[in-house]
Amino acid sequence: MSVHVSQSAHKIQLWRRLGSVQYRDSSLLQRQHLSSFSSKADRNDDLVTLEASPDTGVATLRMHRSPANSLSMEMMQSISGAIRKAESDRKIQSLILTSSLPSGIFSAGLELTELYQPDLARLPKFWESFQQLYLDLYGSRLSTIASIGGPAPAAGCMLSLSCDYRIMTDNPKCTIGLNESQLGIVAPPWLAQQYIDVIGNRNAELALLLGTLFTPQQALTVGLVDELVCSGDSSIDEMAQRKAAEFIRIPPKARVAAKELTRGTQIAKLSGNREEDTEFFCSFVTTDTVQKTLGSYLEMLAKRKK
Ligand SMILES: CCCCCCCCCC/C=C/CC(=O)SCCNC(=O)CCNC(=O)[C@H](O)C(C)(C)COP(=O)(O)OP(=O)(O)OC[C@H]1O[C@@H](n2cnc3c(N)ncnc32)[C@H](O)[C@@H]1OP(=O)(O)O
Repeated sequence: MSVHVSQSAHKIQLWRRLGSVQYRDSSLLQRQHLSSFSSKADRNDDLVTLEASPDTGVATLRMHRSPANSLSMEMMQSISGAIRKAESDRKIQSLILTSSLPSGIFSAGLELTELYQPDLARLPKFWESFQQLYLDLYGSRLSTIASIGGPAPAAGCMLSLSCDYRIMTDNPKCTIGLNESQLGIVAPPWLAQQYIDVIGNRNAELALLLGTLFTPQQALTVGLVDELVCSGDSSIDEMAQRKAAEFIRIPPKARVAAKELTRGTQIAKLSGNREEDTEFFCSFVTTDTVQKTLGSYLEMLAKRKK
């Protein structure tokens, strides 16, 4: 245990050195004019909707944090809360995770304004909410199906990786993957491990290095999604319902035990390492180097839109 801790301390030092100077306050960084990236806290009450159907045993969790379902702290807490609510209803055995945004975007990943020039008091709580969301979704007793009707980069991909089954719209404009390296950051180890588990070591290695965003066809080929639905076909919801019914036919105890077999170790690993993981994240993301790269990435997103 002590060896493990000292190795991690070494890793933190390494990240700090890579970032050259540790970020202390926003004046250390050149403030850039990014007016569309200014929001931080949002209201908890209208970010997701949970629709439970005791007759079918299926609940549908719809995300609708405009414009892109990016994951602010409140958004992650809302999703976690909805998962727990569905789990507390013993009649519910399956959960479909989907977006109800008109754009179809599944989730744009972590809310970038939480990472760029962050509120230092909020940052650890933000990361803990991300860890908690992973633990709640990946470790859920429910069978979980991601119905992905639009782009799912980075933590948006994590949401789908944490489900048991992934159905995606076959539209080449909708891409999915862990693109963190393109932002000058890396996925945390528990997220990288999910990727490795789902698409295999070599595919994950290349994709993590390059920050690959896969088209739906490519995602199907590497096993990142399980099924595709023709673009514009409204049957993605029906397919998700059908899949949910298929999972429900398996006796719940056996289904939950089978899930525990493949996920238990990773869940226990993060559960026992949350503080250290948070400390590492906070010291990494606040380095000057990472902050500058994030600032440029945000500018690129804003310019691309114009
Ligand atoms: C031991 C521990 C070690 C820890 C070490 C780890 C350290 C760091 C880990 C950090 C992990 C990060 C994971 C992440 O999730 S980072 C976020 C990555 N997300 C992205 O790169 C996605 C960026 N967005 C897009 O590519 C596109 O927006 C889209 C999702 C493909 C949609 O494209 P589309 O053309 O339809 O729409 P727009 O681009 O016009 O976007 C619509 C509006 O949404 C805003 N937006 C988009 N993404 C985000 C985001 N992630 N955060 C905040 N806002 C976002 C965009 O600006 C538009 O806003 P506007 O309409 O107001 O202009």
